Amino acid sequence: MTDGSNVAASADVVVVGAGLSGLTAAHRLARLGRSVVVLEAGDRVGGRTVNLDVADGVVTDGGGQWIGGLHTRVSALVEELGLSTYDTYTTGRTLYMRRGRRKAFQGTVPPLRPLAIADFAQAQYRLERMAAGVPAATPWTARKAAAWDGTTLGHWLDAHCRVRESRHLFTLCFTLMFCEDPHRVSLLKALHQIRTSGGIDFMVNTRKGAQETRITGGAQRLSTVLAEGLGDRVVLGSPVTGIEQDRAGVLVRSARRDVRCQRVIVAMTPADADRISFSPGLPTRRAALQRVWHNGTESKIFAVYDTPFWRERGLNGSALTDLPVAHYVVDNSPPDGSVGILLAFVGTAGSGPGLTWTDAVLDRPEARQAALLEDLVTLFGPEAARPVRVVEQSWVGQPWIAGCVSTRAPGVMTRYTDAVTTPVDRIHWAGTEAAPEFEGYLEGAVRAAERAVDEVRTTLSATAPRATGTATAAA
Ligand SMILES: Cc1cc2nc3c(=O)[nH]c(=O)nc-3n(C[C@H](O)[C@H](O)[C@H](O)COP(=O)(O)OP(=O)(O)OC[C@H]3O[C@@H](n4cnc5c(N)ncnc54)[C@H](O)[C@@H]3O)c2cc1C
Repeated sequence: MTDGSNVAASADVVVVGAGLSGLTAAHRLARLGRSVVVLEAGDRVGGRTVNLDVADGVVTDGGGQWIGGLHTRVSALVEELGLSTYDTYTTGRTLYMRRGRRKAFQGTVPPLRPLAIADFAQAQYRLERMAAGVPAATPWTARKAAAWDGTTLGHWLDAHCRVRESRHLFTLCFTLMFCEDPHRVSLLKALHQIRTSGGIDFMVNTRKGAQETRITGGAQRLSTVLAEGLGDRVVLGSPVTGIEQDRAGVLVRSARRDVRCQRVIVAMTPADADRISFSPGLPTRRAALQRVWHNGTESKIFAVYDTPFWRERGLNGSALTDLPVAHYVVDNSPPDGSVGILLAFVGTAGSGPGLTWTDAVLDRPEARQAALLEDLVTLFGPEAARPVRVVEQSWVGQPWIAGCVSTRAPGVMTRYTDAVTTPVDRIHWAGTEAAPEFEGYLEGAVRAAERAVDEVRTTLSATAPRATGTATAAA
């Protein structure tokens, strides 16, 4: 990786963004013999994956972390890069807490009242049935697309989950999936996500679900290993400010390097791409899409302990609750259990009945951390009050990343249709949001990269591969 001062260069393809998607695209292009330069705004690779050193070399995932059995492309990449996975810790019982009553249960079905279980199952059945009618590649053509895109998942749950407890649980599960209040997520988007991400059971479950395994050494390893392979073709600390197309090709302007190329892959959320100036300007549909794009607002907070003490009590560290801060908790300890780590998701998406946040909790780390520990004591006992450290990874207010995973407000899918993926002349779009399936997941980041590379390789196939070079007349 390089961080030299601004120079002019040339390559077949410039990839903008060194998250998992951009680096996978660059890796694949390099394997095809194409010259490639990756320009990254931040001072590290990995984007929405980040390894946090929480206890003297013990790493935990501050961003994306889980992969599941249907995530075949990212699993293939793990293998290709010589990395490995380990099972998410599930031995023991999960806690379920509602209205002050704490229960421990085994398996995947929380101990809801029978009426709530029936209500939950019926809502799940209806959602899955509706999702089956959403075309995976063109969701905006679904028979009821306009109606479904005119409302939100949250409002649908309010109207169709009759039992408050099942409504609460659904709202909680979907808040975690979209990292956003379901009342801000288009119903059409939710149905499309269900259709293209393996169904609700797969999406919410750990065993046989999307949360089954984690990457040894942390999910950011995928990106650091890819970047090591690419070497000085990855330029850090070099935000792309402009992409200028002319008849001969493209000039990508960035803080440290201006690069002339044949094709560009922009690998980030549309909201992030909106900071780049395009010449000629983007088609109206794409430009407007970037303007209205919204990423989820959840962040992560970790309580680190000397040991995973809850395991000795037959608990697996997971909890689903209506407590103020720790509404969803999981054991995020390293595979050897050398320290204990409890992870909770925090953010404004938590506001709503039973998930209320005060300004102090939102704005003051010490108040937030104290509130978290209070909840953890309620769940796991007095030992939870004595962490060796509390660590936070905020995804709100990052300089180059618009937030957690993406959602879609009502109206976006039907109005902007395929603008997320349609190339604009020599510009191709990657990033998990441009994935044909598993959007929002690590899997989606890899699939979107592979799709963009397929587009680029077809257009480049007529020209012979070039070596990356310093251009004499680049600008
Ligand atoms: C808290 C959290 C939990 C998650 N949990 C999971 C999970 O358990 N499982 C799962 O599968 N997925 C999960 N995800 C989602 C997963 O992390 C993402 O889908 C994936 O990392 C996205 O990768 P990407 O390359 O598409 O985008 P990003 O990682 O966002 O990469 C985009 C890159 O572009 C760079 N950039 C932005 N603007 C510019 C510019 N102007 N010039 C140059 N570079 C620029 C950014 O700095 C960034 O590095 C989670 C995400 C978060 C935040």
